[in-house]
Amino acid sequence: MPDPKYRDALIQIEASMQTGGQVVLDEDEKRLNSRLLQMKQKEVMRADFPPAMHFFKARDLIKESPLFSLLQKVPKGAALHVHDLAMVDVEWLVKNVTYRPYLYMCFTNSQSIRFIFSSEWPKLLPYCSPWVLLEKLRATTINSTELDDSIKRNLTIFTDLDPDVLYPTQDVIWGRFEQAFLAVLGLVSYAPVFTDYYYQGLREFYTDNVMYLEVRALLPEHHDKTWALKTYQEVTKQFTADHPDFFGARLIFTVHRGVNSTVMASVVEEAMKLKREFPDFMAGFDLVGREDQGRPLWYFRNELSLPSDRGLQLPFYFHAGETNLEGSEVDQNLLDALLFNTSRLGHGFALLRHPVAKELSKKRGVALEICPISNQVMKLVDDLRNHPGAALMAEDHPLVISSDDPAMFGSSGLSYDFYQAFVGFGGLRSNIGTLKELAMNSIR
Ligand SMILES: O=c1[nH]cnc2c1ncn2[C@@H]1O[C@H](CO)[C@@H](O)[C@H]1O
Repeated sequence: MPDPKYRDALIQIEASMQTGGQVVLDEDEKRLNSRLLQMKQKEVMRADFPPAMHFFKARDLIKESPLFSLLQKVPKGAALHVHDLAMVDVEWLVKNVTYRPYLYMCFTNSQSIRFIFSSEWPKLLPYCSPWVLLEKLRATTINSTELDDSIKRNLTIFTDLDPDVLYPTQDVIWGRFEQAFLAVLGLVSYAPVFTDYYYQGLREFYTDNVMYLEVRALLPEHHDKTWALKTYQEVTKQFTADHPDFFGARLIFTVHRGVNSTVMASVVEEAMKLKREFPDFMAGFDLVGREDQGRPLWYFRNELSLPSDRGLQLPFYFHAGETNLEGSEVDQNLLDALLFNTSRLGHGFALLRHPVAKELSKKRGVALEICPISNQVMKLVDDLRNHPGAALMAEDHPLVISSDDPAMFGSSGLSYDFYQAFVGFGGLRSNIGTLKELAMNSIR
């Protein structure tokens, strides 16, 4: 028989290596911990265990879970991976935006909708029906709840239908996802809405006990980008003044990775200029959109080298490894992001298959922004107990949990993702130390 003492020692060493293993707990935390672990034990035993199910089917189960209520109250540190157009519950958008005057709507060829605020009849879009003034449509619609519901369905990919039937492949779900973003864009890019929208976004995270945010923002063209950044900054200041215990927010300026190198060069120029104008408020730069369909980082190596060629500061926060196409060009993004000195890695879902990138990111303390619900909904993993985060957490790889696009996935703030990480890939052993370390990682 192996020596039980030796076995105990090994178990202890392993536990101390796992995320949270080295966190010191005070007496209150220890008491809370035993309650937390009892609750988790119960959750794990249930037949309809949420991390094993698609989030769309699991959401209401999670919502009713006592462990989830507790996680909502726990301070979760910072949300470091959140996209501008998916911060706010669509319910709010429908109630607070679509009833405003001067809002026009049209129906696209690809079964989506578009919006625009305009004082006069807007120009026709080639792929859309003629514009209708929403106020007028409402006046002639008998069932306004139905109209609101159908608008809502177009602003999110969350659904009550079977998600695997509605979205059978990654292509289908990414298609619907991008359509929903375009629908939201028309609602929020109108200046008066934009300020209210962003304030509400901060409120949703603040209410969920998140103290700081980094928002990846496209800064659409309707006004110039300096205006957009300034407005973001002012609203953040206002929110922090209204909620003094809120720490604040910064922006990561992003561009869609579908652009060509000429556009990329000018966007990087713009990013450098904005970084000079907003040295504190602007955190850095990133590329967004589906990695598998966009060009890899290496394709843009010349453009992305502009800042360092000129000796200018433009920190990168690259999405990388949000793919399961192992060995593809795009699969190289993880290593390339690190070679470009990325400050963090967005998703890093593919990291386990890249031992060198894994070693490098660990050594340099480059944290992964893990977004469990997003990875499940966008079909990178079915059962969240199998998320690569499980192995990375066990190895004490630097990581933070984030929610990516809560409004698109029907979640909100950070708590749903914390729940999935805590009971899903955290396994039975993850404890209050794990939560504490995750929160601390996010504010380091
Ligand atoms: O998980 C993601 N990976 C890559 N891009 C994303 C993800 N979520 C949202 N966006 C991108 O962000 C833009 C809005 O800011 C959307 O157009 C979408 O393409």
